[in-house]
Amino acid sequence: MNSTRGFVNRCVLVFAPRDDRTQCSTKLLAFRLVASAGQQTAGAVMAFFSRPQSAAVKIVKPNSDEGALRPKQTPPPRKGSGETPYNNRQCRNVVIYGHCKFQDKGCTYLHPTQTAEVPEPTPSSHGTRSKQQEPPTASPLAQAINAPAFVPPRAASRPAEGSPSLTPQAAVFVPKTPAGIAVARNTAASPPPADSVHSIAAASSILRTEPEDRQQENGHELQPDAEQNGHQEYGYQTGYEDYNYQGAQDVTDSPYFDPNQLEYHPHGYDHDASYFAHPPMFLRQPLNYLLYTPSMPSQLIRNTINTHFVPPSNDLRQILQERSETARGVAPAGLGLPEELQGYHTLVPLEPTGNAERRKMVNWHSTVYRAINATDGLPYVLRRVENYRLMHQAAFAPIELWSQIQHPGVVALKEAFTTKSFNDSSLVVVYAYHPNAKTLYEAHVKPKPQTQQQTVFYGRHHHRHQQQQTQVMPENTLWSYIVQIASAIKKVHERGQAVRMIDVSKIIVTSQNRVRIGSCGIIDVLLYDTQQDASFLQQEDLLAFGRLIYILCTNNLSAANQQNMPKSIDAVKRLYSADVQTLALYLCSKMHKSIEHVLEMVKGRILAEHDEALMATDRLEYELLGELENARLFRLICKFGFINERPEFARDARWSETGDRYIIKLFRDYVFHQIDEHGNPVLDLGHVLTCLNKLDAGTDEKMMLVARDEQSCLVVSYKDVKTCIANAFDELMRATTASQTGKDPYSRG
Ligand SMILES: Nc1ncnc2c1ncn2[C@@H]1O[C@H](COP(=O)(O)OP(=O)(O)OP(=O)(O)O)[C@@H](O)[C@H]1O
Repeated sequence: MNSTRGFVNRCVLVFAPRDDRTQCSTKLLAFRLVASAGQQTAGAVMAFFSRPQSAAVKIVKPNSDEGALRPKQTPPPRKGSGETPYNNRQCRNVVIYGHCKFQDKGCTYLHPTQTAEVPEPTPSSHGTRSKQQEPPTASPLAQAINAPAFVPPRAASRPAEGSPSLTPQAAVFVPKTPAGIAVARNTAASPPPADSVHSIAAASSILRTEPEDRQQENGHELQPDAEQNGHQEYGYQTGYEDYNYQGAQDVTDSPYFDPNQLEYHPHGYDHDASYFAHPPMFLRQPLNYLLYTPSMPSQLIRNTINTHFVPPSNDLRQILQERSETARGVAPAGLGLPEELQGYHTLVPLEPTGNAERRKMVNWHSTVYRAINATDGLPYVLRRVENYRLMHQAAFAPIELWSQIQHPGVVALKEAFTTKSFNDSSLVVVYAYHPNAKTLYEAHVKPKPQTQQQTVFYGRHHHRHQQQQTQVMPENTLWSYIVQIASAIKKVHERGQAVRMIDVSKIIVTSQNRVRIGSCGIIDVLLYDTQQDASFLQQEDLLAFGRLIYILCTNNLSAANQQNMPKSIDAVKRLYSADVQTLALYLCSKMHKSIEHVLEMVKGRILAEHDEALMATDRLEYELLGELENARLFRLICKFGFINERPEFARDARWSETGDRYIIKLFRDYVFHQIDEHGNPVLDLGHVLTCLNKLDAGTDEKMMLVARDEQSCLVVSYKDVKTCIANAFDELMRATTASQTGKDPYSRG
C-alpha cells in the first residue's frame, strides 16, 4: 500500500434517482475523494481517521464472487503513460452536459458532433436517471445494491458540520433499510432539484455514472480496475436479493416499534415535506430517548458527600466493587468442601472451619458458607448446623413461617434442608447473602489491632472501615440500630413469633449503618422438641435487646452480666443521653415489656431514621442516574458484539461484512482501531465514550469512515450508523423470533 499521504483535492458527485429519497429514513454521504499521489501531505482530518495514502478514494460496487477484503488489483495504465484506452468511447461529459470542457485540453474520449451523437438530455440525466432510462445492464446492478435512495432537503445546500471534506456537492449514500429496499427497486423519473445531492445507493446511477464523473471531473485519472477494488471494499453483493428481508413488510410487528415515533423528527428533516412522502419510521430501541442523563445539581441533593446510610460517591462505588469481587470469590483448595449439595455449588466458608474455639449455637457447632444456587446462579448464605439429626418433619414448619417474613431488618430466609454431603448429618438453612457483611461483634465490639492492615480470614475488604470506627459508638448510630432492630422485632412479634437471635454475633451490618438480624428460624428448628410459649420468648427477645444496647454502648460482651450491670449503667449515663439509659433499663427490667411500648419510647428517633432513609433513596437515585450511561453504552457494545464479524447469518457468510453491516464495521474501526501517526494503537477511552454517546444519541454530526485498505471512505452521521445498527440488530432479532415460532427466518414470504 502506498503510504504517502494523499491530498484530497476533489469530491465527486454520485447521482441517484430522485424519487427514491422519499422513502428512506437514513442517508450516508459518500465521497469519492480523488487524491494526487505524493503531492502533498494529508490534512489533519485524514491523519486522524486512518493512515493516509495516495490513490483515488471511492465507493463502488464489489464483484459478488470476491471477498470484500480481497487484495487490490494492479491498476491499469494511468494518464500520461502513453496509452489511450478510452479514445474510441464516447465522452460522458458530452452525454451529460452536451459538451466537454476538456475536449481540447487532452480528453482522450470521443467527442462526436452534437447533432449526430449526443442524446437529448432527459430530466433525469442531470445526474440522476430513472430506471427505465437506463440501459438493460443497469438492472442487475440495481438489484445488487442494498440501499434505497434518499435526498434530505438540507444536505444539498448545507455543508455538514464536523466533516471538513463535505461540500454541497457531496453525494448521498443510503444504507439499506427495510422500507427502502422496495423503493430502490422502483423507478424514478422526476428530475432532482438543482442543488440536490444524490444517493450512491441508487445502483444504476452510481455504477454507471462513476466513470463518467471521473471523466468530467478529473480528466480520466481513475481507471476501471481501481473502481472494482473500491467495490470489493464496500462489500455489496449481488446475491443479497436472495435473502428475503422481512423488515420491509412487518416493521410494525417489531417489539421495538413505537408508533409514537412515527411523528418523531428530532433533526428537522421533516420540515420540508416535499422530501418526505412518509415521515421516517424509527424502530424504537430501548433507551433511545436518552441523550445524556440529566442529573440534579449536587447542591440540591442534601449531603451528597455523606449521608447516614450512603457513603460518599467514591466510597460507595468502591464498596460495591468490593462486594462484587467478594461475591465471586472461590475457596482455597483443600478445604474438603462438597462440590454440590441440594443444588448449591462453589461453597466458600465465611468463617474459619474446624476451629476448636468455636462458639456453639445451643448444642451444635455451625458454619456459614457462601454458595451459588445452580438454578438462578445467585449467591446465598448457607448456615450449616453440624451433626443435626432431624427427628420430625414438622420441625421444619418454622422455616415456612420465616420464609414469609420480608423485612429490611431481617436477613431473608430462603429454604432449609438436611444433607449428608459434609459426611455427617447436617441441617442447612439458606439465607440471603450480603457480601462483606460483618457481625455487630466484628464491627464494634471485637478489639481492634493497632496495625493499619488487619488480617481477617476471608475478608480482606471487611475491615477498611473499622480503622475509622471509634471505640465509642456515636449516639446517632446507636439510635439507628435501635430503631432498625426494634422495627424488625415488631414485625416478628406481630406475627406471633419470637426472633431468638438478638445477639451481637447474629446481627449483621450489611452497609453503612444498616443492620439486619440473621440466622432467624434455626433455633426454632433445633429446639422444636422443647417448644416454649411465644410471649415468653418475645419477652426474652426484649431482654436480649436491652443487653445488646449495653454491649454496644460499652464495647464489652459481658456488660450485661449481672455483676457488671452497675458499671455498665454508669458508662451509658456518661456516654449517652438519658433516653438511651431509660430504654436500656426498661428492656433489662423484670417488668412485662412490649415492642409497641419500645417503639413509643423511640418515636422521636423513628422520624429521624425515616428522614435519613428517604435521603438515602434520593442519594441512591442520584447515584443511579450516573450509572444509566453505563447501561446505554454497554447495550451498544453488546450490539456491536452481536453484529460484528458474525460468521454467518441469513445463509450469508459475508452478512457482517456487507450492506449496512459494512458501515458498522468501519465505524467500529473508527471507534476502536484508530492509530496514531506512528501506526500505534490509539487507546483513548474518551474518544470511545464520546463516539458511543453520540451514536446512542443518533446525532447529525458526521464523521469519515475509511475502508481498511484506505481505498474508499464514507462520510456518515452518527444517526446513520445508529440506523444501520438498529437495522442489523433488528434482522438478528427477527430471525431469533422467527426461529422460536417455528418459521424459517430466511424463507421468502
Ligand atoms: N447473610 C449473610 N450474608 C453475608 N455474610 C454473613 C451472613 N450471615 C453471616 N455472615 C457472615 O458470616 C460470618 C460468620 O457468621 P456467624 O454468625 O457464624 O458469626 P460468628 O461471629 O462466627 O458467630 P458464632 O461465633 O456464634 O459462630 C460473619 O462474618 C458474618 O458476617
